[in-house]
Amino acid sequence: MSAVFVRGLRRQYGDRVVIENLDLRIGEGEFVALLGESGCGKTTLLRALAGLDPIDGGHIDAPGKPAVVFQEHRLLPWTPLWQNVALGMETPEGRKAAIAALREVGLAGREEDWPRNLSGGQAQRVALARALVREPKLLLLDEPFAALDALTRIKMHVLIRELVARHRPGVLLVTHDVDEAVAIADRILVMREGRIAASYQVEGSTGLRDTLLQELGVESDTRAA
Ligand SMILES: Nc1ncnc2c1ncn2[C@@H]1O[C@H](COP(=O)(O)OP(=O)(O)OP(=O)(O)O)[C@@H](O)[C@H]1O
Repeated sequence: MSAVFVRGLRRQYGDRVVIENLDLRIGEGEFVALLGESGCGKTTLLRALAGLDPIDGGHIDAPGKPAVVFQEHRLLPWTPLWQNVALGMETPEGRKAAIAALREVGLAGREEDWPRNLSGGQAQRVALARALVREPKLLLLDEPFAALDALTRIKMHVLIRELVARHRPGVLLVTHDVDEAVAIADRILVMREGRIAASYQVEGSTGLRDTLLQELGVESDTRAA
């Protein structure tokens, strides 16, 4: 079954066409990363898939309501952690599910704590718990780790892989980080001029990092060692 199936998607701002005739399918439990130069339409695509913006043509079939995690955690500061996670389902069952989700992201026993007491990485863990507690079929991640330090980012990569393996949503991760994409995705898409220009399976690919950097217009001498 598909977590999302997109056909002929079109999205424009006024006269400016940002996405045109875009096709995309993400399978259940499949982790897909989306790379592309700044301004190519990645966030526009993610917002359309999330149902946050209208579309101007084509079809998006996604079972259930997608969950989104953004670069900023977007937690409510005046609300304890469990309520941030359970938002909109603040019943005894909702509280139980929120506490279990907080445990899953490594924040057991912190349910009554406040967002202000969290590090950036912990706040993103809560944002992940809030997304997953709804058991979405499609999880949309808009650079959720970009503002974290390198070590925390690696820990979050391990965590998100575990969570996706357990809950099996289809995932679309928008990122600028080629190494992040190679480290955590099953498949990497490159977006250009409003379409998916290339698709690479990560497993078994050699030299993929170089290929992707080339796709993104980065000369090889700017590569990190
Ligand atoms: N609300 C808007 N109104 C008009 N134009 C917009 C709007 N949002 C985005 N755009 C334009 O659409 C294009 C795609 O923007 P988008 O944010 O999707 O790119 P992106 O690939 O996510 O970029 P980045 O990697 O820098 O975040 C850009 O040229 C941008 O200026």
